[in-house]
Amino acid sequence: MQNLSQVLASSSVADSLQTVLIQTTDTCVAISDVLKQGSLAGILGMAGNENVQGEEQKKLDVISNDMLKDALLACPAVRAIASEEEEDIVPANTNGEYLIAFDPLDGSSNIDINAMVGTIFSIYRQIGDNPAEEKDFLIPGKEQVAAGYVLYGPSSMLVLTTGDGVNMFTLDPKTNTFLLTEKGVSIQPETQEFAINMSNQRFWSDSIQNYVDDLVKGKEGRRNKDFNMRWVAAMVGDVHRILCRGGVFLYPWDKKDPSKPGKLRLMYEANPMAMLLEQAGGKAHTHTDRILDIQPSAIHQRVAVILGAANEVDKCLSY
Ligand SMILES: O=P(O)(O)OC[C@H]1O[C@](O)(COP(=O)(O)O)[C@@H](O)[C@@H]1O
Ligand SMILES: [Mg+2]
Ligand SMILES: [Mg+2]
Repeated sequence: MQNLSQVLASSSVADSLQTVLIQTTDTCVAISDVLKQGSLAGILGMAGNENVQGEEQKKLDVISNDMLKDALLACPAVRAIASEEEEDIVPANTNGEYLIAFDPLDGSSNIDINAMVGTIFSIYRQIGDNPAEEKDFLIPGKEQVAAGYVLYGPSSMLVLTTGDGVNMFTLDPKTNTFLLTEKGVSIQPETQEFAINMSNQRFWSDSIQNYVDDLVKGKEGRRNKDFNMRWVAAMVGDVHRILCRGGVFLYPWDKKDPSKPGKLRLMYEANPMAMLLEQAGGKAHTHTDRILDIQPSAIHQRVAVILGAANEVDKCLSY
């Protein structure tokens, strides 16, 4: 079985991007080690601070952010980073070519129940001799040169695209290397499985209410087939399931806080997942736009997300 370095070395991925990918994923291996220790290392629970989005940080949000930040700032090919847990972008090396946006720990509410979490990353190429600024990151997702996530589950997995399909790697605990276990992942256009947080139902728009109503009615409604529902409460886990066996995932706009266009963040949740989904033959939209076409206006911008099996995303948008 080929490991990640061998797969990258035999691809057309630029050497400089390979070093960034290796640095990022090596750090994820270290994060997975920390996660494995759980309570034994005293790393569960709250950190006692809020992040820039006003969300309470868990200790592991802070630990994984610091690990990725330290590793990437030390990588000469990195120009700057942006993180869910950092208010502003953090410039690295003016000669670096890559901008990396990441969610260091996705699914924070799962940490203390020993359930699935992950790290999500999105990489852009940007050269110039000025110190990096926030506006450098405000590039539509279709310009990403690589995107992926590491899922920390019963086994740790890396799912990666460099714009030429999607590959899955499984972490070999004996050698601490990611081995290629699934090449050219593809998602079937039809599905009978959906993922949405049903507790928000009364806050959804009429169109999402009608769409989900029809899913729930199954064979007795106008869809003429039964649907199953799953909710991991970590986008990384829900997207992973869709890449493995299909499905559709929604975190739509809702009127709990109508000023927010959605819950999930464009730069380090929606964009990298949208690139993976499209590379696997699926679709990723807001209520109105293809996610990868959105011109970002801020690094912590939020968006509504409807992604997964192509025909099911189209069906949802038709409501
Ligand atoms: O609390 P809810 O509504 O189940 O939301 C779960 C969603 O929130 C998130 O956990 C947000 O990510 P963070 O944990 O990185 O803030 C998504 O991964 C997930 O899909
Ligand atoms: Mg997240
Ligand atoms: Mg997070």
